[in-house]
Amino acid sequence: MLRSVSSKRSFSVASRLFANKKHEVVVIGGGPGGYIAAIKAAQQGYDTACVEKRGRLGGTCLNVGCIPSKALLNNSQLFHQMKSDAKGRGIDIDGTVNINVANLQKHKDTVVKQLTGGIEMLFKKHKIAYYKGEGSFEDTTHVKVSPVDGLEGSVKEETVLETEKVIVATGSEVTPFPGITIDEERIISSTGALSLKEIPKRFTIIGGGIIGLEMASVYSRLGSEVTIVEFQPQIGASMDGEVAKATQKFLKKQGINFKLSTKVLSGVREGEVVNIEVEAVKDGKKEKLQADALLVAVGRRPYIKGLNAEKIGLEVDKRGRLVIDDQFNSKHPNIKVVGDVTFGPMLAHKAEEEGVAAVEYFKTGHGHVNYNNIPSVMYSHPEVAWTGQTEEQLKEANIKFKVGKFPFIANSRAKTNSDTEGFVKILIDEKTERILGAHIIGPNAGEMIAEAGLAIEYGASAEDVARVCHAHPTLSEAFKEAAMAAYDQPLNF
Ligand SMILES: Cc1cc2nc3c(=O)[nH]c(=O)nc-3n(C[C@H](O)[C@H](O)[C@H](O)COP(=O)(O)OP(=O)(O)OC[C@H]3O[C@@H](n4cnc5c(N)ncnc54)[C@H](O)[C@@H]3O)c2cc1C
Ligand SMILES: NC(=O)c1ccc[n+]([C@@H]2O[C@H](COP(=O)([O-])OP(=O)(O)OC[C@H]3O[C@@H](n4cnc5c(N)ncnc54)[C@H](O)[C@@H]3O)[C@@H](O)[C@H]2O)c1
Repeated sequence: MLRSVSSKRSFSVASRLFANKKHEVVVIGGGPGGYIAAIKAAQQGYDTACVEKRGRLGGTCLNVGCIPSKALLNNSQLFHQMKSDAKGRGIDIDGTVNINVANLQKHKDTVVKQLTGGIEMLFKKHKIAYYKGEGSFEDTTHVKVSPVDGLEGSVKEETVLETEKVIVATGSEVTPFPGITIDEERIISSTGALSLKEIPKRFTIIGGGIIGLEMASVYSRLGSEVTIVEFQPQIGASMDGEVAKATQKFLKKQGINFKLSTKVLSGVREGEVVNIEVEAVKDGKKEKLQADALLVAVGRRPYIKGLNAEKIGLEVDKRGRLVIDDQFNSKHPNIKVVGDVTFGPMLAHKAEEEGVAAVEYFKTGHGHVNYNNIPSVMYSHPEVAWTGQTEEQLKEANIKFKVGKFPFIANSRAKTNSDTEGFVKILIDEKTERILGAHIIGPNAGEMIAEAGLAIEYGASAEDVARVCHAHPTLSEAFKEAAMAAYDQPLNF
């Protein structure tokens, strides 16, 4: 195994480049794709380095994505429940329940700090060299790390890493909205929405995708009057159609307003307000809206700024994604690409799976990610979770299927918790009765979807699932009952 050549300068004859250090694997980007790849590579015995320019590991997910958003979602739900749902449960609160925005943010920041710090400890444990700086390609076997101005702990000078293998995991960034300037104060991206110092009275969101819906949940619970403007006739991005409709219905019940099939024409900050003009897609009818904050949440795009990908001829498709084959190879077989910066859903667990598989391909020539079984979870209350195929996808593919549904209103645990919104919907192959997709709206749906994932991965039929003894009273009994409903009949409905 190669070991790092410490600070001694070595000379690479092949490329005629000076290298300050040598590693077997260099990972560019320390998000879920990159940091997991680095840990896996080290576990496989590779001398591994990771280059990250943010100053903290964990990428978008831990710093400005999954983790901070879930902290806000959880605590805003707790607040909402205490404020509006305690009395009926026999809990009298003396005095008022108030939100303390500064402390809400402090809690979120503490969680983020602990988790990102945890990755640094894992790097130390696995003897992964961590370079704080911007990574760019000098050639296919040399990655230059450049200092980042103002970044604590940044490399002091340009450092060239010679390496056999590279994993690119540079992630994604917010897709801008043409003509709308994000100032992260009044006109914000998801990053600004995670750090607002006060609760906007009127909060407008462009985009009814996952970010839009999660942030709508947070702020409507904290007291904002929320309006979502969505271009499509349906919210929820890739959700099953029936589930998307039901999701909109429960969010509407919670007070969130929707303007579907509506185009945003402009959004301009004027002092402390944002003036927005929208237009109905169908009849071109224009309308003016005013908000105290406007969130732009129309998707994310791959990020390769500063990587110097063009220098080594890395291919980029029309949507800005780095092009790879089914083993994560770029056109250079020693350079693999994982996560948001390439194809597939932009999800942390997808990036992680790819990070592991990419290292395994390097080490053994084999790796595995099942793109037909990547779960998605929206952390509203109730949660919405799904994996496998939607009804629409099965119809499009001409696959005959049966549907089993079970509502949480008929589940005893959901009843005891007074938390009965939603249902489990399972799609099975008409002939083999194998589970093809599962779609859940319900409390803790994000945990329950793991059962569907396991079933799909191992080719279980609905009956296989239904014959597994599920504990009582648990929410998971609803999953078993939906499986029964798919091939026969449920017992409790
Ligand atoms: C608000 C929000 C909420 C989200 N919630 C969830 C969720 O609940 N569940 C979920 O699965 N996904 C969620 N996501 C998506 C998730 O964050 C991403 O899918 C995930 O972070 C992608 O991981 P990645 O490693 O590919 O990229 P990233 O996490 O973006 O990491 C890439 C890293 O590379 C660094 N980098 C880029 N270029 C260079 C360079 N040249 N040199 C050095 N470093 C570089 C960047 O600084 C960054 O830290 C959310 C996203 C957002 C914005
Ligand atoms: N819980 C989670 O897993 C989670 C949470 C947050 C973000 N993410 C990921 O982050 C990524 C970005 O999230 P997102 O919500 O920004 O993207 P998205 O792709 O989920 O949704 C964007 C929405 O904006 C709409 N839209 C696009 N252009 C528009 C326009 N001009 N006017 C009005 N609406 C428009 C789209 O139709 C779509 O519904 C997603 O890939 C998502 O998977 C995941």
